[in-house]
Amino acid sequence: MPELKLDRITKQFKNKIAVDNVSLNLHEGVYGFLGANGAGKTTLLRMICGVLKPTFGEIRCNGIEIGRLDGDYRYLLGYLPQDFGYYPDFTAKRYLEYLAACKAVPKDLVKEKVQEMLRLTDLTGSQKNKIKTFSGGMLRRLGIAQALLNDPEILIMDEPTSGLDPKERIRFRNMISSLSKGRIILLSTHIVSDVEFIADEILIMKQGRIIEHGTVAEVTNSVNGKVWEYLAEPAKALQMNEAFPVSNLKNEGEKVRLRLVSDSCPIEGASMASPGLEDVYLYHFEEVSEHVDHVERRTL
Ligand SMILES: Nc1ncnc2c1ncn2[C@@H]1O[C@H](COP(=O)(O)OP(=O)(O)OP(=O)(O)O)[C@@H](O)[C@H]1O
Repeated sequence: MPELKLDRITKQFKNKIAVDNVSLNLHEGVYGFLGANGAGKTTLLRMICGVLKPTFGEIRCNGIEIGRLDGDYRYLLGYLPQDFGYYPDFTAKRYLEYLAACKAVPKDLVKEKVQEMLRLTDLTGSQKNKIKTFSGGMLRRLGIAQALLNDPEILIMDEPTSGLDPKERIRFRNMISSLSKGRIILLSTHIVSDVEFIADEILIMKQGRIIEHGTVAEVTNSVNGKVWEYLAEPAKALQMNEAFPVSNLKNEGEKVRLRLVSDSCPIEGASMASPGLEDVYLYHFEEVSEHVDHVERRTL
């Protein structure tokens, strides 16, 4: 069973600290890695994959620094980068066969493995088509297929669901759940529902740091008492939508039901609601202070 240990990982690009002193222990399970654009997710994932060297800190796989493992580490690893490279004139089948060879999949298993991956990603019917004819969703699925070719024990996927339609997203989630045994799976996304139901642990990254880490229940608990619902007249609902991070607006007859996050009761008559992961995300990435100051809030 693989184990990854990140020890004070830091990456600095000129004046920019993209990843700031991150320490983590990753073991078997699915990790949902959430953060807004620019939080540092891609930079951290690239370091975990050995594509980028940390400015400071060390990453160890089963106790050995990954740079020292070199090829052995790559055999353990499946990586779907945000933009993966492919040859547009290759067919999907040829591309996967080519990559299987690069990843040292045993020769007698290549055909079978490629067909298995095409089936898993619903690309069997398009396997003879050139990649340049693929839609965004098909390309993403091909990327997922290539990441899984070598049956990796460590699977790192950067925004794996971008470009997938809702049906493909569900299929992807089910696939990840079915693959989770005996592997470390790390999925970065800014779409909460991609990971809410399949992640064993959630990591939330902001400005290069991991600001929350725990099970969905633990992370969700951090906004307990900060999620509110209020049934408002339409004009008031508009005003509150401007003033607070609102996760949901729903018409109820003539009125509008709002769900929002706020450190204190946003308005007389608002009731506390039980939080979800979406509320945690909203709390961290659309902070109340960016919307309205305390004086304005009291006058609502
Ligand atoms: N090669 C680079 N040179 C300079 N700055 C960089 C480089 N790569 C990333 N950065 C900066 O580091 C910060 C983190 O970027 P990163 O791509 O890791 O974030 P992210 O959370 O993956 O966001 P996104 O989802 O938009 O990719 C950003 O401010 C980005 O501009």
